[in-house]
Amino acid sequence: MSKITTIEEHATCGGQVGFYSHSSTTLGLEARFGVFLPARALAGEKVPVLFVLAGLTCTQETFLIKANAVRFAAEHGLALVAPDTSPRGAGVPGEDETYDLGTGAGFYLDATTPGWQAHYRMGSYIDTELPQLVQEHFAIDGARRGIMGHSMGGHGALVHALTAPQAWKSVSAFAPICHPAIVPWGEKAFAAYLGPDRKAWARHDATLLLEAGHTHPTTILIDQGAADQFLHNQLRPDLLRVAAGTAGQALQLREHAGYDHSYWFIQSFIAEHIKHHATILGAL
Ligand SMILES: N[C@@H](CCC(=O)N[C@@H](CS)C(=O)NCC(=O)O)C(=O)O
Repeated sequence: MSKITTIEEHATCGGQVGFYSHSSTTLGLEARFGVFLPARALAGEKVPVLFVLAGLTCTQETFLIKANAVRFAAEHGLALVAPDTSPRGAGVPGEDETYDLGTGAGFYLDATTPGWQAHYRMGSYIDTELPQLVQEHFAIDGARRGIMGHSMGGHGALVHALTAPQAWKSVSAFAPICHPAIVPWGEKAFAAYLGPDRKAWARHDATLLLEAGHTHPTTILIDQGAADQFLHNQLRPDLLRVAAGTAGQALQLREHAGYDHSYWFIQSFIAEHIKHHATILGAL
């Protein structure tokens, strides 16, 4: 069994939240993650699990602390797993210079370019290593696994669910980067991590995946604030909506007047996301 180290654990909402570190073989570095376990899991019953991916500048703590998801996951008997948003301390030149590349900005993909490819492998980490690790150590039923995320994490959730719908049984997002290949955040990250050939970017872009015929068998739930400062230049859910329509992908895309990009927005609609996943994953 791979070893994990407990950083802290706290009783909460009848269950327990914990933060852990481990030596990641995929990332080649020490990595941290958070887990919420509902009461049933603490009693040994295997529960469905929702992976929650945070956005730029965040850590494994952000979503669990700020989204108010734990309370609703407890009610539904759902475990939450929160990875970090990038490897830490990879030593790649420039990785700590800007908030939208490198540390805190792993984009949940495997880099292929010299420099980045050795450690920036959050794609395989999310898909393979972390699910196996949490199943080994906690009462988690890996066959009932969903994924959601915010902003860069919303991009990650959509891409992982569309490329491996058999592994990720449910999917939702808050203010996701829907078409990274054509917006500044995505162009910068993809050029660095994947190189200049845009053909290699397509499998990391939810809108392009839908255009190429990838779909998810369930309804994709997306909430978007209409007052989000990144809506028009970075997120572009309008383009995802068109691609979903063409692909025949069921999509519930809700726009909310007055809400911005922050966790205050996420808190306002998180209950419905947790319920969405709990229903599909067969939780309480
Ligand atoms: N710092 C960036 C924005 C970064 C940002 O908004 N990050 C979002 C995710 S994309 C977030 O959740 N930040 C952490 C927080 O709100 O706690 C800027 O000034 O443009």
